[in-house]
Amino acid sequence: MNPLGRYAPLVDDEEAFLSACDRPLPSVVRVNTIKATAERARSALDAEGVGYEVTDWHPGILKLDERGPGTTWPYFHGWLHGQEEVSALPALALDPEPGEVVWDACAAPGSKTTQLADLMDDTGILIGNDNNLGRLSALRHNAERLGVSNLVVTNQDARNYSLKPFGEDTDDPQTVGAFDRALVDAPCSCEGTIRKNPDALDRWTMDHVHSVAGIQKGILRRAVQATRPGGTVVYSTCTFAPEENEAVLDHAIEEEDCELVEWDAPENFETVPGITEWEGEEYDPAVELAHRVYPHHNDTGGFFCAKLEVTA
Ligand SMILES: C[S@@+](CC[C@H](N)C(=O)[O-])C[C@H]1O[C@@H](n2cnc3c(N)ncnc32)[C@H](O)[C@@H]1O
Repeated sequence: MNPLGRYAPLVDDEEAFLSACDRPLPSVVRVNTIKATAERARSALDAEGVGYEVTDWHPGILKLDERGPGTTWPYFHGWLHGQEEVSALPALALDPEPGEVVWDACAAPGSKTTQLADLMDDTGILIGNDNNLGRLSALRHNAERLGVSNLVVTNQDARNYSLKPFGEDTDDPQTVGAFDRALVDAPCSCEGTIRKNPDALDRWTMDHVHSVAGIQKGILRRAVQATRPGGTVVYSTCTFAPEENEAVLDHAIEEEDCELVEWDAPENFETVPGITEWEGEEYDPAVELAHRVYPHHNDTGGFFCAKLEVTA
């Protein structure tokens, strides 16, 4: 079943929304400033004769004229990383500082992890975790190509993430060094990836939405618990389903010591606020601070991103 029709009441222009979902996604790269400046990477693309357009919201995010950057030498040397434009938002929202301890709970294949390393100037400690060992090898490969050296890779279920591998005697984050920031780029029903994977919705069911929402709640809960008071947690998905977005945030702010905080989306990048009502359910008004991204607004995939502060 194709679920996109469910979201007609949420979007400003249903026809534009559905037609954008039907178009292939532009090929986009992020400049990896661990290895090159945006200017140097652009000159290298110029020298290779690869056409591109700099996005009007970020000088290091480029839309290529051709599909797939993998055959260019600036890519081979780790100056560029192929990353969907909208997928750059969560790391910008998390905004890690150099020297901090940052947990990426669902990290593979590492687009956002490597972007976090870049924002941290490749300093501090970045823990990239994923429960899928196969996908972790892609993360390691990307980190190596991009020259990331502040990364520790772990393979655990993020819902019960244990700090014992770090030599701690206890898993209580209040008695061990807690994370300064955590990113939960959660597994989801992937509705917003339809432009990249036309089969993404072939096996969509409401049962799957509900079951993945349970996993999302468990991972977000652990991220809040394992982050120090005053620290930041970002929650993101690539789906439109409110059951996996606002409902998960509503549950977290009700059950855990955290609150949603304002985060301004980049200038020239259009988002709309989270919704407070869906199919008879009402959510805490604070979920309006979250950002929904629809494909027809910025010619991207669909996305959801929210920033929380840990309060105790
Ligand atoms: C949206 S993808 C992450 C994409 C990644 N952040 C990136 O930017 O490249 C979600 C990831 O969550 C992982 N995952 C699913 N359930 C998990 C769990 N319980 N604990 C940890 N990781 C999980 C999946 O293996 C998948 O790699």
